Amino acid sequence: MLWRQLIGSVELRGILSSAPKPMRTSSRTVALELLFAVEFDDAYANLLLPKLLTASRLDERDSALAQELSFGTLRWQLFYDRIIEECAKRYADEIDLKSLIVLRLGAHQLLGMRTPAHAALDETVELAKQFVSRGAAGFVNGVLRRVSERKRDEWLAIVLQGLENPAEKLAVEFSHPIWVVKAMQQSLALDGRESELQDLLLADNIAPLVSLVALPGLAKKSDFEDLPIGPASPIGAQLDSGDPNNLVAFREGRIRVQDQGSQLAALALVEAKPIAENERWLDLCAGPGGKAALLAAEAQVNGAQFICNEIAPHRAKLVSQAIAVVNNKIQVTVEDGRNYSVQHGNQFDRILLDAPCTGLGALRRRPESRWRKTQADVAELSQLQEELLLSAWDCLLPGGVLAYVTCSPHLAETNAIVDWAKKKLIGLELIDANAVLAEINPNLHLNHNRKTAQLWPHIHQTDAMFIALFTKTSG
Ligand SMILES: C[S@@+](CC[C@H](N)C(=O)[O-])C[C@H]1O[C@@H](n2cnc3c(N)ncnc32)[C@H](O)[C@@H]1O
Repeated sequence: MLWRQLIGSVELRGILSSAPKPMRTSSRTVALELLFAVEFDDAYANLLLPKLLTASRLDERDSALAQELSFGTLRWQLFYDRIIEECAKRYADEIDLKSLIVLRLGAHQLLGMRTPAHAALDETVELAKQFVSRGAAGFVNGVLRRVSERKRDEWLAIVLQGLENPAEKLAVEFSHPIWVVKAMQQSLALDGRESELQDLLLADNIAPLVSLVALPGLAKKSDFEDLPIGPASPIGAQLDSGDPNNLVAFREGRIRVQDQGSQLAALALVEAKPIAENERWLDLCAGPGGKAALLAAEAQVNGAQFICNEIAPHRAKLVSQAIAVVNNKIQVTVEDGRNYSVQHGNQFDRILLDAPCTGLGALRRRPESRWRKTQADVAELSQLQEELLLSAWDCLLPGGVLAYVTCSPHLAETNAIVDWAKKKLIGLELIDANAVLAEINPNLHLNHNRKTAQLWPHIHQTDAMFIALFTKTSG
């Protein structure tokens, strides 16, 4: 199967051996290939799908359909599993995994898309026959027929019956792990936004528009000619539809695909205080280089020297590629950021620490990630975040600015790290990140009762980025 070649997969537990004659490549076969790869090979859906689509040669419409089929199925997995359990009269983990994946795909067509029931049933049963077994096809047919007997709302009422715990109800209704629902709730509460929990969970289940950034100093005014600027970043725009590859400026690297929360995070570091002559800037955890490209452009415009670092060699290469169009002389070091201050202590005026995190703020774009992360990851990552922050702090010159950024709103990765830093790091002062962001875009709805900034998909149409800005008052 195509995706195995594409991702150089290892032995696949015989997963596809039962396919007698390959089906014609269609949106559904591509979607199923992706779902199998995510489940059995830990593939990242957002990275593998473009490769599968290129290889499949589906046209634009069918490609969009393949994306909706696969990403929607992944996002709504928990909700569909509860419905499938009702119809199959057994728990999801008692169903053969390949059949379960095909059933989820069928349920999404029946309940999450406007696919006519007969097409959803026939095509999904055929997939089961081809990619699982004849026996599985009979089972899939029986279960999906039952699924098709009720509308989504009716199923929702049924699967919520008997659930007392409000967080569990939301977990099922909006298809998120319960611990993620609780983490989002706590973080929203800090901004007095508890009542927006459902809006946030729903936003996680809606595919974001393609967000673009115009690199300062490189992009021309005409590059965004037909696109309205914003909504969150003054150098961003969104594509309603279509492929950014159709834009010359994109092909030439002047505009890039980048979430606007990420743009704001990089801009906040640049705008936190006036730029002096010959500043030195560092991006400590730069891979794959999205924010590094923007910072490289800003450094170029402002006469600053810029260095990137990344621990993973293959991601360091991506950083080099991302910044090459801006300035191919920028140094990219490959070091453990936790030890960076040993060689580079007291050297930088501005540092971005875009820390490795759970990524719970980017669930819209990474549809499977909510099922992969665990609470144990949070504990491990927050330890790493503290260690990186300690090292970054030692790299910072007195008077310098450090942006601590996560693509997660989980309080253990955000405010708890800031509280730790306030106690631990000598000479640390918080710069009001919301005031800085308001200067960048006065129309952002920010919480000015706090000094750290939390962006939200349902409000800002960005990933849920967290931004804290520190300055060092003494050596
Ligand atoms: C959130 S990502 C950075 C995203 C990047 N700023 C961008 O906008 O494209 C975090 C990066 O930190 C890297 N990383 C993890 N542990 C690290 C360490 N100890 N030192 C340096 N980099 C590390 C990861 O490999 C990952 O590429």
